[in-house]
Amino acid sequence: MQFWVAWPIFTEASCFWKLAQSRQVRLPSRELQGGSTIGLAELVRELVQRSQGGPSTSVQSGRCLVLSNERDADWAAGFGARSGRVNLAAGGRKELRGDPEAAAAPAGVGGIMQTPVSSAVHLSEWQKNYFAITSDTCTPGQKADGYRAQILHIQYAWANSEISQVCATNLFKKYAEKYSAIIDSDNAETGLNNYAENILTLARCQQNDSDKWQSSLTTSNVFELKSVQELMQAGKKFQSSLMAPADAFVVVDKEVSASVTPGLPKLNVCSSAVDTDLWASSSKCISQGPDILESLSSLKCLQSSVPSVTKTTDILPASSAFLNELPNTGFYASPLSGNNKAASSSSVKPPSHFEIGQNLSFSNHSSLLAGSGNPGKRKTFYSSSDESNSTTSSLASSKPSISTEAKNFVGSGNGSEESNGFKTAKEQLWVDQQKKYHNQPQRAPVSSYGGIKKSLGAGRSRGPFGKFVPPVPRQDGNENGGPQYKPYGAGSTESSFPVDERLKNIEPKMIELIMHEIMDHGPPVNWDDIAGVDFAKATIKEIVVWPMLRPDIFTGLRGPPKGILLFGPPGTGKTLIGKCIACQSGATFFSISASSLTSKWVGEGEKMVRALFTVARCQQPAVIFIDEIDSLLSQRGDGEHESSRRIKTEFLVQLDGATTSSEDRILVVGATNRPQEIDEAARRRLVKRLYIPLPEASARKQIVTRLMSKEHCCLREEEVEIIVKKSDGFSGADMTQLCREASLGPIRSLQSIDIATITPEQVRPISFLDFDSAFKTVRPSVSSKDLELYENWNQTFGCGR
Ligand SMILES: Nc1ncnc2c1ncn2[C@@H]1O[C@H](COP(=O)(O)OP(=O)(O)OP(=O)(O)O)[C@@H](O)[C@H]1O
Repeated sequence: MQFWVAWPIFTEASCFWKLAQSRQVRLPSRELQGGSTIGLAELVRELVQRSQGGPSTSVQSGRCLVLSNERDADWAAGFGARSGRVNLAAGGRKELRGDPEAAAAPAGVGGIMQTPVSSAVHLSEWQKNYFAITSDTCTPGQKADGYRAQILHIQYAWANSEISQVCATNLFKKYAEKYSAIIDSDNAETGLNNYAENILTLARCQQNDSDKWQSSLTTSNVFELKSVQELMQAGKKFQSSLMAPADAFVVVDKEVSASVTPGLPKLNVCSSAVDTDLWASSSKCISQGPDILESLSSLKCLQSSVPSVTKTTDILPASSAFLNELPNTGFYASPLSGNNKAASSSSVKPPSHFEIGQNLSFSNHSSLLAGSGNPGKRKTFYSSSDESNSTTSSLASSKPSISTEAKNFVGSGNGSEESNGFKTAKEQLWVDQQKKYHNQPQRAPVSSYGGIKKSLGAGRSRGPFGKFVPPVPRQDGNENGGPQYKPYGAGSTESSFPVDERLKNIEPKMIELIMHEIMDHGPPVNWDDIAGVDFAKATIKEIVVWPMLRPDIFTGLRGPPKGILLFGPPGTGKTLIGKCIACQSGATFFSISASSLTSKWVGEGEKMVRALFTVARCQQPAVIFIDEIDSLLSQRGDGEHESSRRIKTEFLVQLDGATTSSEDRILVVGATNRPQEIDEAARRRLVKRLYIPLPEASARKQIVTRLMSKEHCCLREEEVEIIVKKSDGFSGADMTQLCREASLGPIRSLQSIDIATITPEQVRPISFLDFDSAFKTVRPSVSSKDLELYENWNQTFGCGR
């Protein structure tokens, strides 16, 4: 009899952390980051090997850990794992999967036990893994996502000779049949119509595979489709039925509230319905309320003929009737919302008294129109945006019952400072784009060792009541005295900016996250900040930086690669180099750790990848730095989890898209300490693979000299030489740590009583003795065995000399 334990995905890492701690097993932090099954297996191995009296046997299977003793299973269950018994005698994993309890407990995304797929897997097994419709209760959005993911799976498997062409064709056929109900359906609730844009995006990506290939569907002619016309007609009718006299008015300032007509139903505002992307997001609401898609699309038809004041005011009361059934998910202000840029979660409160996030009704209409795919139509709308602005003014003045404050807010755009300062991510993106294209700002080269490294979700945070901090400083001054930018909303022209069409299908929360957490706003890095690695620096300048700066000269064969790989021991400056490339080429720097994609965004990782590349395309030139890229692009194996595989596939598709689209100026810089784990297909795409070795003596000297030049220090030249000699085998990060440690020497020599009273000038300078004692505690972090591995890999796949 054996026992299994299973962790829900999101607690996996923390459970293991606790397990490790309770057993006093020290695990490399790297492995704890990994949420993938591979990471899990390694952890288990570590636990088994290092713990005393710990699990005596373990078999890793999907997300189940099979233990051979009940005590361990109970013990693990104490940490939140689900546990049970399983008889492995009669067929191992099969038996485990057959166990109903086991199958239910370790459910991954979609509630299905994830099983690994080997490369030699049989077709039926393949289908079982990839072609089961996971749930009848899937929303159209989930089905659409599944549809896309599965197309990618087939392509990927085919491209990697996992399956034959015949097999791939059969699968495509089979899959199309299976999903025909939702693919062909005109029903807005069950069909994929709302996701046409996503499919088109995919189609555009695939277009890169053959320049001649062209989809007959475009964002423009999709409106000419009969089914779409019918939808819009139906929506028109629906809209006319909504044209009831206003029976409520809305308070547009957060602070101000006003009464509404008694009897107004409780109003919940669905974020998606009023967000910028009508076609992509409205289905979230559709599943729960009347056909908003129709009603909203009808607004598009009406926009040119009906004065917008009528539309906006009329929509509210009518909408409230059906919106009350929608989930209260908050509300995002539209980027097209005029001068008063604000977004807030708004929930509706009692019938007689409710608030809506600033500028609610006046923005959503505009945003819907912006979502249409027809550029001509959109142009008409943009040109009328001033009218739309004046509409809001006239609305304010034509409603005697609206409060003065509210009128001011609506009409003049002089809302409270907080309101003015607020920008949604899309707005911010637009501002950034404007800055980039009109001003072409270059980051001033500022010397800095070790800018702040950001990782997804781990960047700055603000509590639930924290004040919103815009991703870039505002022009009207910032606390840090950072760069000065134009304040958003100051110019009248900005009120009608077009949101980049490519962002239409990206979830706002993802854009927000990318802007806040992944887009790097840290201090710039100069080439001189990176000690040593001269060959890598020269190569990068030649093949990446110059071409990015002068795309007109570096054309054709001279064009820059779209992906490079920096590999080598930890702490040798790979991240610094990535950042430096971005700074020196005037590119936007996106920095993400691959492990956060696989662990933090389980189930959404591939969307995140797509969103990241889309935002990067809007922010060109851009450098996407992916740390620990091995965990994203690791070789496929039995332990690979389905979600990791999907993320990897999406990444490769995106990378291919970037590669074949000559206009795109996006560089993917992957960094890894485990180059040997990178998948062949991925390795091929990262054409320049540069070894970033441990710093040589001259580089180590440079690091010490540079760091010490900023401190009160009395090192003589020959002492520096000794330090350099003694630090053979140290990485750049080790050297930095050594200097830090030495800099504490003078403080340690103080009596604790002095600390309170002593002035900075009285602290003695850092001396050689401090370094001497620092050497006792700081040791090289890279083993010679590891170095050998890097050297070998460099010989085989590296692009160095
Ligand atoms: N060549 C170098 N020159 C100057 N400083 C360096 C160099 N290499 C490393 N450092 C120092 O070490 C810190 C860590 O470097 P960085 O994060 O770039 O290393 P990395 O190779 O990306 O590490 P990892 O593989 O662990 O992500 C830097 O912030 C810097 O202080």
